[in-house]
Amino acid sequence: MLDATDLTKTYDTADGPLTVLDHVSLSVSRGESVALTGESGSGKSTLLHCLGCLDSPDSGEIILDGQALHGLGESGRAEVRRHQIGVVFQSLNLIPSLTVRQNLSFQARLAGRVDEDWLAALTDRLGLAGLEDRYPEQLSGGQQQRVAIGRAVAGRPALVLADEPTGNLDEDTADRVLTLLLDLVRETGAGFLMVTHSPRHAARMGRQLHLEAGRIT
Ligand SMILES: Nc1ncnc2c1ncn2[C@@H]1O[C@H](COP(=O)(O)OP(=O)(O)OP(=O)(O)O)[C@@H](O)[C@H]1O
Repeated sequence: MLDATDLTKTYDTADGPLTVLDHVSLSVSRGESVALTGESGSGKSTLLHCLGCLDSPDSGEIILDGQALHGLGESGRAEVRRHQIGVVFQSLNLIPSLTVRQNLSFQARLAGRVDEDWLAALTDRLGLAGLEDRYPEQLSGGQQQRVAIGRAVAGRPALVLADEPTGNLDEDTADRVLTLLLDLVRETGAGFLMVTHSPRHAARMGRQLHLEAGRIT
């Protein structure tokens, strides 16, 4: 479903060029959960951003559900992000002027897949029933995290990308949130790639990839 081949990415820095991705290849199937680990600065976020159409690799191919993403311009990438990809990042990027209900339905509308039953079930499963009309600033960090997860799967995307989605939570809450996230992506049949620093969380995924010196090991 997601096939990335030979991705390279080099940043220009004050100390000269820094190669962060050095011919990285990986695949994620529908319904599969994959952990991406690696030391701080090893390029995990860069890779996730390239796969999520938030950035472009310098070279290499990315095919998502048969569509080539690597040659797309900004508007083509935005289109793929809206319809095909759900993201949960540590900075949750909830829309502050929209309520919980509106944050979820907005994403489903963007994806062109509004399913009121699914959104209601999602709200319930996320433990957000009763909080639908609150704004993000009126929620706890854990509640906001669950809204962000709901938003990532609200439009039933083909691919869900998460960058340390439980990084800000205490261990018990993080475990519960990860269980929820794994259940929801499994139910939607999305492929799931998650950056994590936690070996325990990585072990709960179907497969683990490790990024080191710009390469997958
Ligand atoms: N826009 C940029 N310009 C220059 N260098 C960058 C840029 N973005 C990232 N880098 C550098 O590229 C390397 C990889 O960064 P990246 O954020 O992908 O790592 P990471 O594995 O996600 O790290 P962490 O676990 O700390 O979040 C780092 O050395 C970082 O400083």
